[in-house]
Amino acid sequence: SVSNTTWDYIVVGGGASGIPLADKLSESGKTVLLLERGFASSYRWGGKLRPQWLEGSNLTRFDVPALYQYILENPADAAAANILCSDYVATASCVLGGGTAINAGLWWKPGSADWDTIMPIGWNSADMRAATEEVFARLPGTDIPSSDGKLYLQKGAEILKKALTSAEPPYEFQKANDSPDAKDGTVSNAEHFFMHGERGGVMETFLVSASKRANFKLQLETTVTRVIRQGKQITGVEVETPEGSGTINVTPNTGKVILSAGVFGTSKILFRSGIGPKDQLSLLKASPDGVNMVVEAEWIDLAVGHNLDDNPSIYGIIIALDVETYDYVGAFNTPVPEDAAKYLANRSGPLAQIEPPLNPFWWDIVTGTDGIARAIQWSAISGQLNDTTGMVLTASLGRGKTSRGRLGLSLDPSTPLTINVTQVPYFNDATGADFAAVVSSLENVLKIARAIPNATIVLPPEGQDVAEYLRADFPPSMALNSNHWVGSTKMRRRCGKGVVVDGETRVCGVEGLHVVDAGIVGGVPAANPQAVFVAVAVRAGEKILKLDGGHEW
Ligand SMILES: Cc1cc2nc3c(=O)[nH]c(=O)nc-3n(C[C@H](O)[C@H](O)[C@H](O)COP(=O)(O)OP(=O)(O)OC[C@H]3O[C@@H](n4cnc5c(N)ncnc54)[C@H](O)[C@@H]3O)c2cc1C
Repeated sequence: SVSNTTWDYIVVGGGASGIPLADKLSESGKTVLLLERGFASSYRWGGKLRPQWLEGSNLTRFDVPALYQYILENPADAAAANILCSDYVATASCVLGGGTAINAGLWWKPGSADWDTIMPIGWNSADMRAATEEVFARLPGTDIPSSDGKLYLQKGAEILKKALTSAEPPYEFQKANDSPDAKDGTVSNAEHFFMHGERGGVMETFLVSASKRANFKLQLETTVTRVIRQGKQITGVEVETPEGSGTINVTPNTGKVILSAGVFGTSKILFRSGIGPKDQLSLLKASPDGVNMVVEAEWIDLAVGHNLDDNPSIYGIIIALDVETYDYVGAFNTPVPEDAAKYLANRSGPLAQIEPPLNPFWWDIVTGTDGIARAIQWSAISGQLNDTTGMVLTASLGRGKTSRGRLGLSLDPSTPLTINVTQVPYFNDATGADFAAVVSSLENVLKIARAIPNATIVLPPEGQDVAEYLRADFPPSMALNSNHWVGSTKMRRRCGKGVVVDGETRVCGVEGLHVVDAGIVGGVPAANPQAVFVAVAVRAGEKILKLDGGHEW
């Protein structure tokens, strides 16, 4: 054992879900160990990675919103620095904070229809109200990230907002988090979880409160390889640390392990623990990693990896237009001196914002021939376009989409154990209504874009049918992914065919094992999803404590 202490709760993964969950569990006074495979990201937690110009400040590359884009533009660099998880085909962060350490910070309050569409009984809007309000009271977010109260580089956004609000029928301008249910024919500025001009998020709120409790411990650079069980009873986790490998145990009989390692990380741990579909477990058994697996008689056959969902993002409309440009990628190492000074002095200016100005956001609902209402989120970035300037308008199909995919192990035996997307969850629904919804919304927005004065439509090509254009230029593939993976550990009120966890987040057929992360959310919401995961984690924490008789909520 690498630790003689036993724990009431071991939470695996310090990301969007694991941090608020660990905080909630630790409120009870029970002992909570949060294990995170990565290193400290934010300066507050001991993070060190930063470009020269941040030396001497209390900031790392993760804390400055504008530096987010650099990671995406230089994925090889980010992987080499062990920021991105090297063992998934998808982009995900393997440092403290998980996705929240590196993402765009978009922070949308979920609407009732989100809960009622994508979550099972027991997790619908009425059930989720208190948790959602608690999360937004602690982490309200902002639509003006810069501390001086100004938005920067908004020329394109203003032109587009004007076009949308004067279209026929007009989109209504709203602050989206003031009316989370109104995501149909509405336009908003981006809402972020940023705080006081820095990244903020769950690391600056829930992790701070958890860390003040003596019964809570955060342990970094500790990878959980598998859960250990005697038959169906979980006894602890097997870990790898820089000092070596070993086990950490839960309190005998009553202690629990909760997997919050994200869609890819949790599935990998489950597979390695002999929990998953037989085809995947057999593949694993045949791989070099298989020597450590439990014997086949102890495998637990669950549909881990099925029901995978994510938004297909279509960078479908490109407009040449006179807008400002800003070199956010160059700003990583050599920011504009006045902007760096402004940011360092009082966290204001363009470096408090993310990447090319990302505004506005707007939503359409399209009801398909199958009678299902599908939400399409649009966003726009402005900046340099080859030899001119302009805007890229992106459509992202969300709540209501019915296409689903699957994740599984990489079939290539020569590579390390990699979690792959074996079927992408895009445009494979039987009726074709997912695709038709995007076509319809794109036709509508294209009409609006065409009416913008002094704008030239670069894409779609003049005269080409929109459906043909989308089919040819955006075929279903990983290139459409939005990094919003959900659904791979399907939750239903009761265990049964296709179900991985029950409505109390317990892994079916196992004692003392839960999953609480994006994997238990059944589909993508109308907007970027992370606030859903944080609220689900808070609610899950309450449910787990209640099961253990610790608290009545
Ligand atoms: C580039 C990018 C941009 C995004 N932008 C946005 C956005 O603006 N708004 C939004 O709503 N969503 C955004 N997302 C999505 C959002 O960040 C994720 O959906 C969310 O973080 C998922 O939450 P999670 O708790 O399931 O997993 P994660 O946040 O990924 O957390 C999982 C944690 O578990 C750790 N872990 C994994 N395996 C192990 C193991 N074996 N042992 C120990 N620890 C382990 C990981 O290191 C990680 O810290 C973005 C994602 C990416 C990648």
